[in-house]
Amino acid sequence: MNTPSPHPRPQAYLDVSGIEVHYGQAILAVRDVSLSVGQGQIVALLGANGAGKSTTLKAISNLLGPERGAITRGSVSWQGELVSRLSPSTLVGRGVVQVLEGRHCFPQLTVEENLLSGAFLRRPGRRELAEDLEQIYAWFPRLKQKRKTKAGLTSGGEQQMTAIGRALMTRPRLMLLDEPSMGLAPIVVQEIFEIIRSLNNDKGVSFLIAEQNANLALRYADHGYVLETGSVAASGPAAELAAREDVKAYYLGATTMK
Ligand SMILES: Nc1ncnc2c1ncn2[C@@H]1O[C@H](COP(=O)(O)OP(=O)(O)OP(=O)(O)O)[C@@H](O)[C@H]1O
Repeated sequence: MNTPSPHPRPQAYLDVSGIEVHYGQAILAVRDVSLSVGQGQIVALLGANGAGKSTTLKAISNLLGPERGAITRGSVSWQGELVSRLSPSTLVGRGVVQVLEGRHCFPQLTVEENLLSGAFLRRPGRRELAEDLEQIYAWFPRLKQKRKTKAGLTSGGEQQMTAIGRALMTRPRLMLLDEPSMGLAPIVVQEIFEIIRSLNNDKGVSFLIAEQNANLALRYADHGYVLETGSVAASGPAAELAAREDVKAYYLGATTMK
């Protein structure tokens, strides 16, 4: 009979170890990135344009293939299992989902149809589906008002919420968000980050958030990593990173690097 260990090891969550990523044969986009996300953590992945944030997220969720990208060194493990060979949909089934940059929605489908598409892989029963939808609307009351509107006709903020809501319909344990603030008004961005915080507090969803807006991301994150030309240039608890003079000089306050 298996008796539970009196001292179970803390569960490994996401662990990225020394990954290198190439696009095609020649373009080295990520040189050496190691990072981890603990259970229940919000982690910020910071860096300027082209630093390798999106590539790192796609490497984790196995979305590099269509862009002829591949991990050429290092490894990604999720809950102790090497996952680099799993399909993106299998990984979603294991609880890891990515919201791509640019708030991808199906513009011709209504907000509700977009949300429902997120449940496709799980094939839930009708009742479960209705409950999940109501839960999404509880977090995003704005989406309830727009449930019958074509997503393409809603505001940028509503489209970002729809994209996040659709990903939530997969019932993730870890969400990878790529630049959720991009192109949105500050008030809307704050609304979205407040919802992220609630999802983290109430549902225990962990987040890895790629953001150029370091100031904002570090306000909500537990831990942060700063990427520079494909490598980790700095990392640490969010409050410490936000206080570091070198990080401040480049990423906080000024929007452009020297
Ligand atoms: N599909 C692709 N094919 C070839 N090179 C790419 C591709 N996607 C990104 N790159 C290159 O890889 C490097 C890292 O880009 P990446 O998009 O990961 O950076 P980022 O930090 O997310 O920047 P941004 O905030 O602009 O999206 C850049 O030099 C970029 O030009």
